[in-house]
Amino acid sequence: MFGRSHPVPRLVCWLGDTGVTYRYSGLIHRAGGWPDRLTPLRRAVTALTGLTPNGALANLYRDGDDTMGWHRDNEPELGPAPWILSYNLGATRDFCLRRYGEHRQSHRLPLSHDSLLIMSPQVQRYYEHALPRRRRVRESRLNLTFRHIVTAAADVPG
Ligand SMILES: O=C(O)CCC(=O)C(=O)O
Ligand SMILES: [Fe+2]
Repeated sequence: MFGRSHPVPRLVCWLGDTGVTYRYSGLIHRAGGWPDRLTPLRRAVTALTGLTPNGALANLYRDGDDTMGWHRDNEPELGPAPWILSYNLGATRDFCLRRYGEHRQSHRLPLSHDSLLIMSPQVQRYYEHALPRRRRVRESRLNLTFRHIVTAAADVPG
């Protein structure tokens, strides 16, 4: 699938400083500036973490049937040691982790409304994460994963 676009089982939008690009699902997305209404949240995230991400992937899970599969956030654009700051609104959903290379899930974190999950670079290095289907969940959930893009998309091979 690499290099081709394919649908994802949720709604996705890339936000960030104007011109910051990010590749996901085989397409390059270019941010057009942050929405003003995110300013208080971005300030709070920076105050809490000392980090100033230049982009965020917004994932809307319309209900428990919307999911994200096992992956690591370790694209070259994120640099060798990415911090990922994951903010949650709406329905509580289970965020699952497993050691990279293993099948057995090792951790399950129910991420609730107005929570922030801070993932250190070691999380991407040693673990995969996923958001599995939860048929009983009827409400939607919005997740914003703030990231820092360190390279231009044009520099990224593939
Ligand atoms: O929705 C979540 O909590 C996970 C999002 C995620 O893993 C990502 O955007 O890379
Ligand atoms: Fe992720």
